[in-house]
Amino acid sequence: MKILNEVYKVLEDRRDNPIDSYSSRLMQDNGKAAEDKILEKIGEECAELIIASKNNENIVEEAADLIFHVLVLLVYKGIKLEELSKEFLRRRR
Ligand SMILES: N=c1c2ncn([C@@H]3O[C@H](COP(=O)(O)OP(=O)(O)OP(=O)(O)O)[C@@H](O)[C@H]3O)c2ncn1[C@@H]1O[C@H](COP(=O)(O)O)[C@@H](O)[C@H]1O
Repeated sequence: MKILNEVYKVLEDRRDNPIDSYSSRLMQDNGKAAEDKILEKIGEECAELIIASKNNENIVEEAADLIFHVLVLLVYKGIKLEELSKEFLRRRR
């Protein structure tokens, strides 16, 4: 999806040229280690998606929140989106 690439690029910029924004703050160590904050959010968003599915509401929104935070983790870890694409291609049957 083109939009995922676009958001990924914005996130790389937020990591490398921090501004006062949600994703920049998440990727910066401040009080709490950045990685811990990101992983905590992924845990929360997983739980929110599970609840959304069980209640059959807001599934798209919660899935987007989870995928967004996974993207933040990949950017933080310096893993390129192409690596994810390659992995999916490798698995394709
Ligand atoms: N796609 C998203 C996106 N999806 C979700 N979110 C944020 O992820 C957070 C989700 O957390 P929650 O649902 O728990 O809501 P919350 O209670 O507000 O969050 P917390 O108080 O727990 O941190 C919200 O603050 C959302 O705004 C996003 N924030 C940004 N983006 C994209 O990322 C780019 C960079 O964003 P910023 O640098 O943060 O502006 C933007 O251009 C957007 O395209």
